[in-house]
Amino acid sequence: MRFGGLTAVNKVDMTVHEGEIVGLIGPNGAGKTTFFNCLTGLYKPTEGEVWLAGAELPPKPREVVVAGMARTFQNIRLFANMTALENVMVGRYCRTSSGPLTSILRGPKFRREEEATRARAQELLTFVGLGGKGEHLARNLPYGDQRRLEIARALATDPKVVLLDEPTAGMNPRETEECKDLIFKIRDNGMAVVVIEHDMKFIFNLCDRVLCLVRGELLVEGDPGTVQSDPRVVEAYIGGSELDDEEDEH
Ligand SMILES: Nc1ncnc2c1ncn2[C@@H]1O[C@H](COP(=O)(O)OP(=O)(O)OP(=O)(O)O)[C@@H](O)[C@H]1O
Repeated sequence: MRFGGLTAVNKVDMTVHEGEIVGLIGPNGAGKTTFFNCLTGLYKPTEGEVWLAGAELPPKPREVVVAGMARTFQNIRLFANMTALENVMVGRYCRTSSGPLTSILRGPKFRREEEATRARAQELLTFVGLGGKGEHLARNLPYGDQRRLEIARALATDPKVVLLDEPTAGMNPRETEECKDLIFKIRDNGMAVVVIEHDMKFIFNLCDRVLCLVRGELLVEGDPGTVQSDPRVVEAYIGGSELDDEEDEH
């Protein structure tokens, strides 16, 4: 992905398998979010392809979601003045069939579908631990809850792959631990998960495989132990001290 003279992501090739949790790490500006934006059709990659379950995805966000790839954002993007439940229902609409006319007429088919959407959204709120907060306005939820709500909205699209951009940013240690358990639950439901994170302890305890990007290039890929101890990662990303601290905690 090039922006004028800047190559933000260069020849990064990643495969994610069903039921796998993959971490994407790298220093600020390494190209992690740009990579997500390429995968999800927010950016049209200058070169390269995105494939999901045997089909090439067009660089169009809605079609990517319908094909089965959903995401959350580094800077939370909820509908602030809608309730938590409504936010999740919005995610579900890519799977409902009511067109504009049915919605305006509000006939029996629309009402049945709307009820099913509401029930599924409530189920997903419970799944992420927000079962009792469906009627709260998104903007009034604590930060950690907003991040979980974004995950519920992504899950409402019935994805095969879920991309999480810094899911624990702004979370306290307890919320971070809960977030890890939630990601394991998502994986246990058969989805593949790709996670961008700066919290090394979190990522190395969570992922089956980790990719480290530096200046837009894939520096190292491997299991957490291999990546964690790779001197190039220590050098390029952590600068030594931070990773040593994390290792001390284990
Ligand atoms: N729309 C854009 N136009 C121009 N340059 C961009 C654009 N989006 C990203 N970049 C540049 O691409 C590079 C990679 O940025 P990106 O946000 O993907 O990094 P990141 O690894 O996600 O960083 P962070 O960890 O800080 O979120 C940066 O140099 C950034 O300034």
